[in-house]
Amino acid sequence: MWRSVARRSSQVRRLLSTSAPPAGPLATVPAPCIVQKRGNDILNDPWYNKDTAFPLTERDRLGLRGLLPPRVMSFEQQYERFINSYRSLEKNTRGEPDSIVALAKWRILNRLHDRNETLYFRVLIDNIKDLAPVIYTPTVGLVCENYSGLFRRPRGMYFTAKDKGEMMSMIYNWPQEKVDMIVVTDGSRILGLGDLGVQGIGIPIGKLDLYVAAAGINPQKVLPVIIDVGTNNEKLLEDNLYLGLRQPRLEGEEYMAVVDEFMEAVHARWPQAVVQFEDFQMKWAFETLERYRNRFCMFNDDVQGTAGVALAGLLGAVRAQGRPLHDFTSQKIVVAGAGSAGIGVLSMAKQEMSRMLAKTGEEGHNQFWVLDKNGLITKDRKDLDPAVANFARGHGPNEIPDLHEGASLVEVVRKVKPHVLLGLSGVGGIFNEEVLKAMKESDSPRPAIFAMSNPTTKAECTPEDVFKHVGENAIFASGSPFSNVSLGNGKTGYANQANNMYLFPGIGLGALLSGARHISDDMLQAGAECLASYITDDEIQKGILFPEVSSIRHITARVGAAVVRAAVAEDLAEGCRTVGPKELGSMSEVLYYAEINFTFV
Ligand SMILES: NC(=O)C1=CN([C@@H]2O[C@H](COP(=O)(O)OP(=O)(O)OC[C@H]3O[C@@H](n4cnc5c(N)ncnc54)[C@H](O)[C@@H]3O)[C@@H](O)[C@H]2O)C=CC1
Ligand SMILES: CC(=O)C(=O)O
Ligand SMILES: [Mg+2]
Repeated sequence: MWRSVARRSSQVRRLLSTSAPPAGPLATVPAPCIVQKRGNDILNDPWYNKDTAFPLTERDRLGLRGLLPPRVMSFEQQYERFINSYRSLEKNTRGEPDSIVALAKWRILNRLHDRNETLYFRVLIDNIKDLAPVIYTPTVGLVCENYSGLFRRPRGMYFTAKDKGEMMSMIYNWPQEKVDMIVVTDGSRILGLGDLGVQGIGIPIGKLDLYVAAAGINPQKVLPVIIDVGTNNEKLLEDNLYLGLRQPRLEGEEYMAVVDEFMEAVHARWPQAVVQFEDFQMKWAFETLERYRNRFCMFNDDVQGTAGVALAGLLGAVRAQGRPLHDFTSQKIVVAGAGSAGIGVLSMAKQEMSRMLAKTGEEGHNQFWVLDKNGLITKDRKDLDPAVANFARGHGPNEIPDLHEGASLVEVVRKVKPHVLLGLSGVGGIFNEEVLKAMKESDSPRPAIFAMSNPTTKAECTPEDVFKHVGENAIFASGSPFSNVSLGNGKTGYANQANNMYLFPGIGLGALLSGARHISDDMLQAGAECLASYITDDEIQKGILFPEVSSIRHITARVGAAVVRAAVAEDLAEGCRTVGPKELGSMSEVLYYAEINFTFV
């Protein structure tokens, strides 16, 4: 079909295949595309630029003759050259402080991203285990903290409080006709690093890199967005180099009006696009989710993606004890952190327990103890957010053990003896020796400790501490990557990574492929259950709860397929491009894979 389009269009239109070469098990069919650019405009466009890999015929057709060194390199040679530079950098920076090495690695990758996206994504896909910590957590946190100083060229779109009334026209400034995936933040809670204002844009960029690498979304069809409504970070407000609005954050209706206008503008131009909300402070995370989830195809990754990943881990912890899944309903779970992520996890876990209990007609109990910065949350707490109030503990004879308002973490762990201790507090090290030693007395033969806060410095504990203080039978997972721990005698203590990156690319992909009108709880649950069932019993016995990051493309395709099936089952799927809802319903998983490859990459 592209041939007829090309024939009909003017002579300046040229055809140029810019697709990445096949990518392992999810090999791609190169999709030719039409570019109107010529000469330097192509070399300066990372979407189309192939640098020295342009063959002579393309150099002639695209007006590139004389603009490049004469030697034509193959894509493989370019790849090798880059990997060699990257390995040299690793060698040359050995012994330097971690942050210097991390930023140096990020810089070299970022320069490639800005120059040649085809090569960048090939490198990222092939080396995802090594590079995810550079483009994503933990390094992305460091990048956001230093964004104004590191800034060289823009990426994505910047909507601000000053753009009120202009967004509907601004959205048309984005040069691509079609956008499939948007990740948006307001920079108010970047990982566990707090309010970083406009500098938070690093998060949507990193998340969308994973969408391309894991879900095969076309890099030309992703859009990172920051909504800059100011910042309450004094240090940034006083920084002359700070690149965002130097004003306190908008609040209340003024804030909502900006986000509303952004969502309307996106929907007007790209009604099918999926919008992922990321790293909004709790009050806005919940408010925007409630406000938009039935109007737009959107989800909040911190609330919903994290919940699904944690649920998969919690179910894995039940299997590790050699118990049937139904025993999840009697697991005691202590959560440190009553924010958007913690409450998201608790809500999904509670929903799952209710579903299980409904099948057997049993009655459930409150299996959760949740703490915030003021300790255990009980019904005595004043001015509780309604979402949190659902999990407040009561007093009296039915409360075993009876704990007081504001009880400390160690007190709670000692008395409750939980099966699982889960951290989403954003405070590094709070699962200290005392707390971990108390977890040794857990009622579970395999006590599970999930230190899910990011980046690494904010992890509630390290795997070394867990295996030392809780014991070798403990199970550990963290939000940012840690290395496995050698336990001696050839035994390994597994450092699982419990990060929403195992789910969000599949949720977005499934929503996109199904053409779902919105993203329902059943679609999210299907994704979580798919992730939970990915791990074999043998792996679970070893303490492996989550797959290797290197298999993220495969996991994402499976999760995406599960999400599509759930959307079809709920009659939410409207189909995608040439595939109608009926066909989606009868497609096998294998065909879903083919669709992913052909349509998007
Ligand atoms: N691993 C993953 O996939 C994900 C990890 N996270 C991480 O979770 C953390 C929290 O994120 P949000 O819930 O969105 O933040 P938030 O700011 O909404 O909530 C933080 C909560 O922790 C509580 N807290 C603070 N100090 C505490 C202490 N000493 N003990 C117990 N609780 C304490 C606060 O009172 C608040 O309730 C961040 O570090 C973030 O990076 C968030 C989403 C996904
Ligand atoms: C992983 C993630 O989304 C977070 O830490 O906020
Ligand atoms: Mg997040």
